[in-house]
Amino acid sequence: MNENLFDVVVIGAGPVGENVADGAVQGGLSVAIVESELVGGECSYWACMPTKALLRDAAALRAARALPGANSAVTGELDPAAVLARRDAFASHWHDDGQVAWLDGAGVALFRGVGRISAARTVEVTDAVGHTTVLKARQAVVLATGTSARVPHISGLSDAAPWTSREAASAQAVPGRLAIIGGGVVGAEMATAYAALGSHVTLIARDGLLPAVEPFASDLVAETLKAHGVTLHLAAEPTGFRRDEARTVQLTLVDGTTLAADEVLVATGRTPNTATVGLDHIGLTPGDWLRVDESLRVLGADGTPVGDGWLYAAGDVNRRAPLTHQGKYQARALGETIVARASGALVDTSPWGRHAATADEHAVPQVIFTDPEIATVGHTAASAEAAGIRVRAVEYDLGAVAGAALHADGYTGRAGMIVDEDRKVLVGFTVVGPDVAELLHAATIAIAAEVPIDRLWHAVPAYPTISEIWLRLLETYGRTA
Ligand SMILES: Cc1cc2nc3c(=O)[nH]c(=O)nc-3n(C[C@H](O)[C@H](O)[C@H](O)COP(=O)(O)OP(=O)(O)OC[C@H]3O[C@@H](n4cnc5c(N)ncnc54)[C@H](O)[C@@H]3O)c2cc1C
Ligand SMILES: NC(=O)c1ccc[n+]([C@@H]2O[C@H](COP(=O)([O-])OP(=O)(O)OC[C@H]3O[C@@H](n4cnc5c(N)ncnc54)[C@H](O)[C@@H]3O)[C@@H](O)[C@H]2O)c1
Repeated sequence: MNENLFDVVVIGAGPVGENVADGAVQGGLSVAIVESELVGGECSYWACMPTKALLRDAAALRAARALPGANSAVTGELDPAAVLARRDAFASHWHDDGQVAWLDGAGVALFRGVGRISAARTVEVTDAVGHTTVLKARQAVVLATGTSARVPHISGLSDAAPWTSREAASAQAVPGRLAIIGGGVVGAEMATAYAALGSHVTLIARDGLLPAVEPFASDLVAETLKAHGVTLHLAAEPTGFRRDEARTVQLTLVDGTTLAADEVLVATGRTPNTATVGLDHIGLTPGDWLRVDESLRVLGADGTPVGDGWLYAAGDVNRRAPLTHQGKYQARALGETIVARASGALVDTSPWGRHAATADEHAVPQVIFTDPEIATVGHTAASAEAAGIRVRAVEYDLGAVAGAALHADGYTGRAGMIVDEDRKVLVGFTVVGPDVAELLHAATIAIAAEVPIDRLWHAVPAYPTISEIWLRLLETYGRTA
């Protein structure tokens, strides 16, 4: 057995682990990172990048077809083979040389294998041929092991060889009939992508389509999916699966409906990659999500940091805000926290402090790349009410904004803002419509900076842009003073 001593050992080289490691190295610490699959993690090879590549060509085609002059120049149909080939390139053909080179350049030592905590500040790495290396950490161990698809226990499902998001993101052929279980973000985006690529898609969702977003946004996406030929079963659950001799999957739903598909995508949420990371050695339960304090230290069963606070968790595995950009935000704060603690400097975890990931609680932006796109940050009316905030919600027809009408004929969309009535600041914003993704950051800034609504009147949107929606929403809300 080899033994290696570093200041910091990070388990998991996804976007979050990479950024924690980089931050710690930049602060002068020595860092080892452990990765069992591809450096770059889920996002680079099986999630954000390949799925957005699968969606992009159809979005560009729709944009061209919404303008008469451009439409007349579009003479053919979408080319699925070309879409899949471009997707392959965006997944770096599932090779991580580029990201390994980046780690090298950053001065992070890479250990390939499965990492497991074996004692305080100690990580054992078992490589593909069973060799074990022991890594010791002077300052901190960071778990950034992400999540995997959660496959529910339903009769026949695992024998039916279902797709998870990994197979959907990396498929080399478009199935004729695709059944999708789950109406969350993965289900909605993959229904959009595969319907455009030519599959007959059926989506089965227990709690409706995109239940976490404003109903005006999910309703519009549901209507559009139906217009694209997607069959929606929106209060339904499958009870059984059987892949027959012809390799067709026969599904039965709870109401007795039966349907057939060539592939089944299970998109029913995620489970944390903590089953084999050695949680049992530190008094935690393998397979659980990791609870953390405001500086991302892992909390034990008694609610206090594990040991003397040497163990941290960042990114999807702590479930705070399972999105790449938000995990990287945690990673930046955590890298600086570990560096500060190592030198005895002050750690500022007060709200919006340098070492706190406060935005996780107030201003998490997300773009859902459906047709049309949904962009959302902060609260919905329902989540604000559940959080006990006294709010007023206003909405406006996005198609009535001059910039949107110019952008595409028949532009259809809607936007809404949620105002905290006690503080008179924005706490939520949702917009749905073609090409709305880039509108989102203005709302994120307004929420994170707690800009008073009265001051927003002085942030004048340029004419004629879709951003004029801000003015229309303010006019609908009215002056506060
Ligand atoms: C289909 C899909 C689409 C998505 N699209 C978007 C999007 O458009 N935008 C967005 O912001 N987010 C998106 N997400 C979410 C995004 O992928 C995650 O938030 C992000 O990947 C989390 O990063 P992470 O570093 O925490 O974990 P991961 O990316 O999961 O990385 C964890 C790494 O740890 C490694 N690992 C795990 N256990 C061990 C171990 N014991 N030893 C060694 N290594 C280990 C894994 O192999 C992996 O490389 C999407 C998710 C899915 C499923
Ligand atoms: N564009 C993006 O930002 C993006 C894209 C894809 C994924 N992601 C992230 O990936 C994560 C995972 O997404 P997801 O869609 O897998 O999970 P999710 O939890 O968002 O949605 C899962 C859905 O499946 C439904 N469901 C669960 N069990 C079911 C069953 N037995 N039958 C029918 N329906 C069932 C649930 O009601 C839920 O709505 C999320 O955190 C998401 O934010 C983000």
